[in-house]
This record gives sequence, C-alpha cells and structure tokens, in this order.
Amino acid sequence: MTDNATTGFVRGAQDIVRAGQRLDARGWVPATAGNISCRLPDGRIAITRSGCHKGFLSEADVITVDLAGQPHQPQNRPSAETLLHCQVYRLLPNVGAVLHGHSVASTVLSMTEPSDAIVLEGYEVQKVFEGQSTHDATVRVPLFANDQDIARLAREVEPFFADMPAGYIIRGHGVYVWGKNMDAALARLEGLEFLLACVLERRKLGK
Ligand SMILES: CSCCC(=O)C(=O)COP(=O)(O)O
Ligand SMILES: [Zn+2]
Repeated sequence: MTDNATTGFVRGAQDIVRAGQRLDARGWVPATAGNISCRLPDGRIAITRSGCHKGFLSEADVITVDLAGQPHQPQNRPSAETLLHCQVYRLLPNVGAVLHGHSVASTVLSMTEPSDAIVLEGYEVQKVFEGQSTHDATVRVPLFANDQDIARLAREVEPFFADMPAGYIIRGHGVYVWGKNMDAALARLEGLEFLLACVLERRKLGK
C-alpha cells in the first residue's frame, strides 16, 4: 500500500471508530447491531467487520472491500450487510459515509406502521435532510420487509434511491442513512432518530 492509501485508511478507520462510539452512546447499536462504512480517497470502502460491538471498535475492526462488497483480503469477514452499503456508494457517487443502526424507535415504528413509509411532516428538523428547506413539506422514509438474503433486499431497495432524502428503514431491523462524509451522515442519522422518536411519542399520546 502507498503512504497515501495508508493515511486514507487510518483516517477513515478513525472516523468509523468515532461514529461507533457516538451511535453506542445514543443507544442505537445494541449488542453487536449496526454497521458503519466510509469511502476512502482511493475508492476503496472501509467497513466494520461482522460481529463487532460498535461502541468498542478499534482500527483493527475496520477492513476494506471493493464496490461489489468483496474484501481486499479474503480472510477478512466484512459486515453481513456490506452489500447495502456498497449499493449506496455505487448509486450515489457523492456519498462518503453510510450508517446503519437499530434504534428502538425505528424498530417499533417499522413493525407497527401498516403503510409502506413513515411520513414526516411539520418538523423543523426535517431540514437536516438533503434538499429540504422547510418544515412545510412531506418527507417519506420508505419501509422494506426484512430479509436475511441481503442481495435480495438490496434489489428491493434499489428502485427507490431516486427519492430517499432521509434514508430508509428495514422493518423490525433498523435504519440506513448516508451523507457526503461521516459528520454529514451522523447529522442525518441524529435528525432522523429525533424525528422517529417524535413520531413514536405522538403515537403513544394518540396524536
Ligand atoms: C446482532 S444484530 C444482527 C445483525 C445485524 O443486523 C447488524 O446490523 C450487525 O451485523 P454485522 O455483520 O455488521 O455485525
Ligand atoms: Zn442490522
């Protein structure tokens, strides 16, 4: 590896470790749930190994894969959901980081919502999402059935990428959110989780 590639990997791994600590602090990645990735300057994707606790990551828990999800070192086992991350990087060339969490709000809402989306309306925080400039708009967060076949799940999600400003939710499982870099992805996730918590609270109040 060149010095530039090594530096790029170390910075990306640091971003991933920091993001894992943040998601863990918010209670969005219980046990070994969730996965985190970023696009490195040389085009490789850095992603968490499968089965790690995201609050206690070290650089050694981060590996690289290509855009098809294949690890550069075959002995490495990337996240079981690597194909969902790589799909975002393939379809959205400006995306630099992808986050997946398993919050209570995303899990409960997605298991109880009968329609095919959580609809956000009237919230100032909606402006955290790409292209949103007012509370006076509707943001749909699509819901997809969970599937242990991640390639098949990716095929289900793919047609919806043109209109997913806030990411998407897999029912009974969790959220996928992305951004131009790790800080932007973290801000989007924080915004989405805040809004999902609001929806859940209002439903508990019957409003
Ligand atoms: C313990 S949660 C089940 C797996 C999962 O949904 C997840 O997000 C973590 O999988 P990974 O292979 O990335 O550790
Ligand atoms: Zn998951």
